[in-house]
Amino acid sequence: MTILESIRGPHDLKALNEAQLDELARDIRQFLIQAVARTGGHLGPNLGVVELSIALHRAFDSPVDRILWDTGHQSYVHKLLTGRQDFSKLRGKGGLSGYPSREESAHDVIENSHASTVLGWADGLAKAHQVLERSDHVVAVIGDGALTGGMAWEALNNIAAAKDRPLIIVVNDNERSYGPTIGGLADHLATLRTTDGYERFLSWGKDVLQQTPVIGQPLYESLHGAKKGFKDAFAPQGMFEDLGLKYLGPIDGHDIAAVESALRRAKRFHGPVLVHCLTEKGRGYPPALRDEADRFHTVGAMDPLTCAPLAPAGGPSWTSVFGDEIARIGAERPDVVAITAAMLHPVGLTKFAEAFPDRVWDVGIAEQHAAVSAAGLATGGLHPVVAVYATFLNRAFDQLLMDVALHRCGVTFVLDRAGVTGPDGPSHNGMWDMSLLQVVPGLRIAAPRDADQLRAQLREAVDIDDAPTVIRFPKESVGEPVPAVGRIGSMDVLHRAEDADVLLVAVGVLAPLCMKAADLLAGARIRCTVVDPRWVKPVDEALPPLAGRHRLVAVVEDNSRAGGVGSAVGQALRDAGVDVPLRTFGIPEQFLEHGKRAEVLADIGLTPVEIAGRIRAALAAKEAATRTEESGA
Ligand SMILES: Cc1ncc(C[n+]2csc(CCOP(=O)(O)OP(=O)(O)O)c2C)c(N)n1
Ligand SMILES: CC(=O)[C@@H](O)[C@H](O)COP(=O)(O)O
Ligand SMILES: [Mg+2]
Repeated sequence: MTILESIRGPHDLKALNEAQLDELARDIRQFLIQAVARTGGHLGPNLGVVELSIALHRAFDSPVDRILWDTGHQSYVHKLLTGRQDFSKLRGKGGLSGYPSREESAHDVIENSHASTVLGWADGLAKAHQVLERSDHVVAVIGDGALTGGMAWEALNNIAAAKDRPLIIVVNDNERSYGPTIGGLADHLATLRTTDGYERFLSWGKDVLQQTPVIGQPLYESLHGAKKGFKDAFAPQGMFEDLGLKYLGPIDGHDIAAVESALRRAKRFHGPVLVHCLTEKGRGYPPALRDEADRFHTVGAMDPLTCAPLAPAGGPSWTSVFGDEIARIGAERPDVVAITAAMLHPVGLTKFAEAFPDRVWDVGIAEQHAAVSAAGLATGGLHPVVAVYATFLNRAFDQLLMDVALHRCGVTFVLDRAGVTGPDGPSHNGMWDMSLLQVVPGLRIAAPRDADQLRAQLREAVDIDDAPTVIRFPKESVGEPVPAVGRIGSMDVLHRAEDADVLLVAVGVLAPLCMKAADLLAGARIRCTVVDPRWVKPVDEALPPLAGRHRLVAVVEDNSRAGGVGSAVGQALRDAGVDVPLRTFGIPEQFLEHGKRAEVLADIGLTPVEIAGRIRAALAAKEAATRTEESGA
């Protein structure tokens, strides 16, 4: 049995000696590389927090002490140390979540994988402990990337003001989000890192001198005083100390004893204290350390030796189609610029950035700033393209509404990972954009059904300079082209039928699924017209009269049913006085458990069989109601 296998919970860590702890760290690294290579997941970030996680669980008593993780993608080691070592179905249906999960363990608190929230949670918890006179510790672990998010600073402003409220902030500083962390904060952390010598010297001095009888302690104290004086005299007074936080660091985040010692010092401090730990993303795995793009931030299932993907690539991704087209547009349109929120490569801006380095900005994990600065860029005469994952746009809704749309700024938001993503769990599905954005005056939303449509709609979007435009597409390979057989209004007709019974409105990537449903219905002698609206907001004026020529309208979307395109179509039918039964198919109003995209879509009934079955049932119910009405007449 390895030492890792002997760990049933954090209590088992307390008795381990230094050599055993080092062996445990080796076990964990080996485990992570093998396990995450099998399933895919956040390998780089977790390799960077092995010693940090061990030290945290030795210095504190979770779950009585609350250890909180920002974003939570780096909580695998925490899981291993808190009784969860079956990673065989990590991020898979029925397996461990890739993020903290209250259902899995009392040691887990924050399930939300959106960055920069941990300090807010910690502020709230610390206040609760103070009001309830609880002395349990609150420890918030935040990455240098997550520290670039505005919410982190809102919380810090509150935390720093409460000098008497204990709260321990651990900055996991590996100098990277995906790529190197940008901005003045990153520069400041780098400055603090240069004081690294003090801590090494100090921790050496402390260990050696405190073991020296008689003269050791006083000498240590004077050294400590000297270090403080030297630091004050020569090193920049850290911004954190300027804010009023006690600053401990920088600490070697891979030295368990040093981190533990700093945490134990922090515990004794009756106020907010920040422990600055220096770590290395991907530590201990050379292929990750060699990866300059993102240090294996997220990997798919792969051979741990060769890093070759285990699953064959399924063809070009939506992201790559966008990336190629925006680079072409950039060559034609010098006014087109781009913004990323710390995800340049994941959102497909690599080529654009290589070609036009002065026309792309990484704003950090700061989607709100991305939206507002885009309003500024548009007002300055450019056309910004803001590329984010759909779910992360949620936090920039007000900026989109009140800065971009209110001022009629021509900004294009490109939402990758729209719809059900799957393995990344409930907070990563891009399932709310087409609901939230319905209420934004003037804003237009496009949902392309294939690569050709993505390219076309992207070009249409960047040509609109007096309103925000949104283009959204999923996380998967782009499927086969879905040809149109005609056009009605601005909607593409994908399938026609004489005297059709059903108008099937296929939104974006679900068009092929709708075509299959139409085939199934044809087998039951139910004829369908299938249309792709292309631009789903505003609803095409030709849709209500077209609907009026059918016995039933069905809208199918990879978005929440609540307030989605289906709701907007219903509103348009009512506004036009068209009285035809409407059935909407989408994601139910719930948080979806992690699992493969196809599994989740099947679980929520977004399959051709389910859709066809429910349309048939709706038609039958309508006929029955009509017969009853007629017989009663
Ligand atoms: C609001 C938001 N935007 C973007 C992301 C995508 N994302 C996940 S982890 C990450 C980088 C986090 O960097 P850091 O906080 O330094 O943690 P590390 O991975 O370095 O441990 C990003 C941008 C997110 N989770 N939340
Ligand atoms: C934690 C986080 O938000 C990102 O790392 C996200 O998990 C990446 O998702 P993809 O793997 O779909 O790019
Ligand atoms: Mg980082």
